[in-house]
Amino acid sequence: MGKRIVIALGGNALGNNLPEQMIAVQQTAKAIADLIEEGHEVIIAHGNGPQVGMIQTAMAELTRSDPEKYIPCPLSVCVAMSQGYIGYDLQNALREELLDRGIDKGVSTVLTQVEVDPDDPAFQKPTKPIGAFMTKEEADKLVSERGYNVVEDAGRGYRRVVASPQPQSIVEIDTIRALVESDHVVVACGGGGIPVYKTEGHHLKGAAAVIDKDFASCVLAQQLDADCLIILTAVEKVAIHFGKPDVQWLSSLTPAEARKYMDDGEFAPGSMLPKVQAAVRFAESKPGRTALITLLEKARDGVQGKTGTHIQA
Ligand SMILES: Nc1ncnc2c1ncn2[C@@H]1O[C@H](COP(=O)(O)OP(=O)(O)O)[C@@H](O)[C@H]1O
Ligand SMILES: NC(=O)OP(=O)(O)O
Repeated sequence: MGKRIVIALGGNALGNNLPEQMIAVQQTAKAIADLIEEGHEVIIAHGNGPQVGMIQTAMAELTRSDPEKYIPCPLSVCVAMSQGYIGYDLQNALREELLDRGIDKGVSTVLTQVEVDPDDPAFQKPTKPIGAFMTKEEADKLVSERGYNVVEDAGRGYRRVVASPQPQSIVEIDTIRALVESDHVVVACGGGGIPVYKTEGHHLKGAAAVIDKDFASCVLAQQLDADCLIILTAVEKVAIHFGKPDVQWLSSLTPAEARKYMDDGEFAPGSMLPKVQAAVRFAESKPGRTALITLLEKARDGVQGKTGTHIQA
């Protein structure tokens, strides 16, 4: 029977630049279309770390080139821009792939705002890596010249980090639900959603942050009462002793096991840790809900229980 599935797409689904993205989304569309073809309702969220960093750098350069002409672009607007151009490529690739398979469905992107708490302590402690990887020398230069925060990202190089508050609720959830219930395929909560918080009246103010897409996808899946949250990334399974000779790939995880491994530091912060945390959060939110972490190309096999790491309470 068809399930309602929220998919969180990782960096490998999108590539690192515009030409790479055009190619990557074609493979991504095939993986998603496989699930739609099997009768599942699919809602797609995606990351934006490299893309929002690139946009922010470009906008900052523009301002630096002529501060009187170009005013600084808030990070929330950079997130909105990233949702727009990633959604544009994703919805077109998926529309084309579905039509090639004889499936005529509406595919659209909803520019999605996600409410955060302006007092979230995450605003005081930037943790979310964005933009391209840098050498230590490049990172040190950014810290001294621009005052950016920079961290070493899971052994892969240095990256700028920004605040990443927890997502609370999705502003456009009724619109997304209406589209899903009319049998449309929706791309939503791109880049974790545009972070906003309520001020006076009905005004929503953009926050200088990038929400983690795995956490936002978890909220999206809960608010849509999805059966399954699938986090598609660059590994087929979650591992313990990752990167070590005694690596052990896990086919299933209970929330209790996941917590123990988290306490043991098995999952790298900023990469696998938020995925496991989001998966546990979703699996525990209602009986019967399951989460799956697997490779993009293995999405269908994963849903059929043939591979991936399945997280179930
Ligand atoms: N315990 C672990 N098990 C599996 N992968 C891990 C683990 N710890 C860190 N990783 C790394 O996390 C990566 C996924 O995180 P990341 O690349 O940030 O995700 P995204 O797909 O969302 O862009 C994997 O490709 C792998 O290199
Ligand atoms: N917003 C977000 O979580 O992006 P990445 O998945 O690219 O880190």
